[in-house]
Amino acid sequence: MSAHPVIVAIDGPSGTGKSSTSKAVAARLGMGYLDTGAQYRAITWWMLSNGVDVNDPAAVAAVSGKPDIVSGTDPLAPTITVDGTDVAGPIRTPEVTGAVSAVSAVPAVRTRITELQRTIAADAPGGIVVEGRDIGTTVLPDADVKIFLTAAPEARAARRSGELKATGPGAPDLAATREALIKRDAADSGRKTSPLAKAGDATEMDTTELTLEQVISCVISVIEDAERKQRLP
Ligand SMILES: Nc1ncnc2c1ncn2[C@@H]1O[C@H](COP(=O)(O)OP(=O)(O)O)[C@@H](O)[C@H]1O
Ligand SMILES: Nc1ccn([C@H]2C[C@H](O)[C@@H](COP(=O)(O)OP(=O)(O)O)O2)c(=O)n1
Repeated sequence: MSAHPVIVAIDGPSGTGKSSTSKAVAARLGMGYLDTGAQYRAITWWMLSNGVDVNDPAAVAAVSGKPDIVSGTDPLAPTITVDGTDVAGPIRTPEVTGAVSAVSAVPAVRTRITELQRTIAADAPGGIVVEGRDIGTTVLPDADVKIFLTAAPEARAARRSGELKATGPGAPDLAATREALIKRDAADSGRKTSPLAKAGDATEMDTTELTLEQVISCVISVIEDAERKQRLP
């Protein structure tokens, strides 16, 4: 038994395997799971649905407190609602993906969502795996374990493209997916407030040549090592 519920922060750019790895690790270790990208997507969906100009930071900031965003943290069935509406599907549209970097760069949005994330992490009785862009650096700087996933842009684009193809005809091609992904990473890494960054004390894993199963095992080993160290007097 560890001294307190373990908190794991997993950060990295798009398509590095954060969601798949975090969900599997949390399920196997009996922990909660929080997809913070889904929360930024949810607030972005609400802005678009309510006709807010997402390229006007003052307009976004003025209404950032309005939507009620609720995340369910069961790794086997994660949920996300806005004002009681299930938005798990709508938050994955290209419109939301294209607007989410602008909305999530607004400091008032980040303050609000960060608060929500800290509350959820503090209330997780069996510990939690939280994945995003700034979890190890800003949201949970005292996390017990910090992982930073990376992968070559080609691998990341191919993974994302494979997912989009599964959505049916009309999905963007590999080149377009690669370009959109690189543009979003640049925006997320370049913003002033809490950019995508590796925490100084995070373990970096390049997943380019690894299978998902290898990444999951690697992360579980890092967590078990940390738990062992916590138990030592
Ligand atoms: N190591 C890996 N090797 C091959 N495919 C992977 C690997 N990790 C994740 N994937 C696949 O890549 C896609 C994107 O992964 P995801 O976990 O959503 O990444 P992220 O959350 O970092 O954007 C998914 O279809 C997932 O199954
Ligand atoms: N902790 C976080 C998580 C996501 N974001 C923003 C930046 C990302 O481009 C979007 C969407 O994140 P998400 O994890 O869903 O992105 P993927 O498409 O899975 O790569 O949200 C953030 O600013 N901070």
